[in-house]
Amino acid sequence: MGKVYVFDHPLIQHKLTYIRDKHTGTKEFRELVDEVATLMAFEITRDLPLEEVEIETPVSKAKAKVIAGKKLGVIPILRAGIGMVDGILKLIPAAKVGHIGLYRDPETLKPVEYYVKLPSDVEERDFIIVDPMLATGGSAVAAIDALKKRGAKSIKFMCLIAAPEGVNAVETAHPDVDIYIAALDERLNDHGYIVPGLGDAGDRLFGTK
Ligand SMILES: O=P(O)(O)OC[C@H]1O[C@H](OP(=O)(O)OP(=O)(O)O)[C@H](O)[C@@H]1O
Ligand SMILES: O=c1cc[nH]c(=O)[nH]1
Ligand SMILES: [Mg+2]
Repeated sequence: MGKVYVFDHPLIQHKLTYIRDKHTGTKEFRELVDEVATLMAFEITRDLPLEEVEIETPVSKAKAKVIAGKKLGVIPILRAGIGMVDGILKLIPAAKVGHIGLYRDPETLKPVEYYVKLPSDVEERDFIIVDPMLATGGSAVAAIDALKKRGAKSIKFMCLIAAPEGVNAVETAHPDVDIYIAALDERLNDHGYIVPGLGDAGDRLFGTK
């Protein structure tokens, strides 16, 4: 079974409160999502392997650590996942970015795939799929399916807010995928929205309705 990590760092929780607040406008919402994505990227990269190199400081020679050329890929689920990409790339600028386009049918709540573009060396990369919301889990499961179908072997899923239903769906369908969450909320409402959640992440990021 995959592990579930809830990042309860005070800075993440503080910023998430303003992300949730319906009075927060598009500009601030986008900035806060970007900042939280950076903070989460800091935590999620904790297990990156290091290697030793020799450098010279102004004082002496020294052995020091650098990240050992791990190939990373960040995959936003369109649209709302786009809001988390730049915040992650601030810390890992060498990561390649792939895109998976999915929208959730408002009637059936099932994901509909409309776009997939991935880095060419899928088998060799460690992927982080990002989306602010894990609600029923349909979109996350479909995105992981799409990545695996094209050869991906190592996948993490990172979101801001998850419902228990979504976590269960990913755990059941993809027990090899660890899940990283800023907050685990109570439940879904009758329209499949997370309660209390933040509303529609794509609409709030891009100012649509
Ligand atoms: O867990 P699920 O029940 O599948 O719901 C979560 C999905 O819903 C939202 O996307 P949406 O379909 O609104 O598309 P958008 O990003 O284009 O607005 C959200 O960004 C997730 O991708
Ligand atoms: O609460 C939710 C559920 C799905 N998609 C969203 O953007 N918000
Ligand atoms: Mg949406």
